[in-house]
Amino acid sequence: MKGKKYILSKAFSGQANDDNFQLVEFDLPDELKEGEVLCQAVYLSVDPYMRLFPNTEGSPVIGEQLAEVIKTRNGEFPLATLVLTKAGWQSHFISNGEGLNPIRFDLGATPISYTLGALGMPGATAYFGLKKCDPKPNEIICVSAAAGAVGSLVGQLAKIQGLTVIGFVGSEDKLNWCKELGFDHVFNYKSSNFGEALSQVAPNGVDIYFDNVGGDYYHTIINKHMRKGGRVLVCGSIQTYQDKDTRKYDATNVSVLMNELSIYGFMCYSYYEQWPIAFTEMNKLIQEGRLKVKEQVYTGFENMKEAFLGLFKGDNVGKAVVKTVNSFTHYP
Ligand SMILES: NC(=O)C1=CN([C@@H]2O[C@H](COP(=O)(O)OP(=O)(O)OC[C@H]3O[C@@H](n4cnc5c(N)ncnc54)[C@H](OP(=O)(O)O)[C@@H]3O)[C@@H](O)[C@H]2O)C=CC1
Ligand SMILES: CCCCCC(=O)/C=C/[C@H]1[C@H](O)CC(=O)[C@@H]1CCCCCCC(=O)O
Repeated sequence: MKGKKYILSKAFSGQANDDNFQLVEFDLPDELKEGEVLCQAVYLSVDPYMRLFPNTEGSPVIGEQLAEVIKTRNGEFPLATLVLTKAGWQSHFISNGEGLNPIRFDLGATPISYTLGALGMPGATAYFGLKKCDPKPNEIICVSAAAGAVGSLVGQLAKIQGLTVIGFVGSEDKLNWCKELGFDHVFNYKSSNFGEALSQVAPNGVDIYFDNVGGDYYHTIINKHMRKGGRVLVCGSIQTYQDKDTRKYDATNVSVLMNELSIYGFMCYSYYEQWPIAFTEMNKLIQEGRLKVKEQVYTGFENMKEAFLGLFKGDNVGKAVVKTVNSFTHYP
């Protein structure tokens, strides 16, 4: 039996493209050793951080996936167990069980793919990132990449908590969706000036800026649009991930994030133990129809590249995931 995986055939420099990736086949052994399991990817996540790490020619592409145990010699992982794991962009892999995480909350009837999105890493980012901003009813929050995996949840959770939400997005479709989600003001930054738009709807500034984009937004909003006592969460900096040379000042944003400096640098894995609490709460909201989730589902392992590159072109509405064709069992 053969598995497939992607390696970085060329280190990223500037805009990522097809040439950065190579799809290679590898042999899987016929027999497992005692304690081993063979897993097959069911859904794989593509996320912006993959543009940054590890970026060494020849290295495997990293990432999280939801995989099914399809062969086992490990009593802890019976056949058909679903596990979340950072196995990277591979269709199959052998594991001794280390790093295989079962779903840690009751998913109920919610689609399993949400464990990579709203009820996975991006969901935890929205939930704990917002919490870190200490939001209070009637405050104003501004969120960039507002129709994305993280941003769409931040806006909705903030609305549920009684805040006024301003979102920035890159298309009219995304704008309309965010309005459907109940955001108070949404602007397409490609057809309007985000600074002017903010001045119009929040002339006295905003209390919270949940920054998913960095770059111009970060500097302009901090310098011109924050209220006294305001909080800025440096969650991401996607506008700068593809820069060939690190911009003189935007390196600051990345340093704030990675070192969790207190303008608040934020890393969702710092809250890992508490994720199940958040997911139980958010899943209830999903099942009650109060938290809406969209996914951009790409089908087939060969579409990993397209799904990933789409993040930087704004192709995705909501969370981008790749569903692999699974010949053993069929998940919704
Ligand atoms: N700190 C942490 O622990 C975590 C941080 N993050 C960060 O959060 C951010 C959002 O991630 P995620 O929700 O997964 O991704 P999204 O689902 O939001 O997808 C990325 C979106 O970013 C927008 N975008 C892409 N390029 C640019 C650009 N040059 N300028 C402005 N917007 C751009 C596009 O939306 P549009 O069409 O609206 O422009 C695109 O759809 C990222 O920066 C990511 O690195 C994510 C997870 C954890
Ligand atoms: C300067 C980088 C900013 C990236 C922001 C972001 O998207 C962070 C995402 C993290 C999320 O918590 C899940 C992760 O694993 C992301 C961080 C990855 C850190 C380095 C991984 C290095 C490696 O495994 O080789």
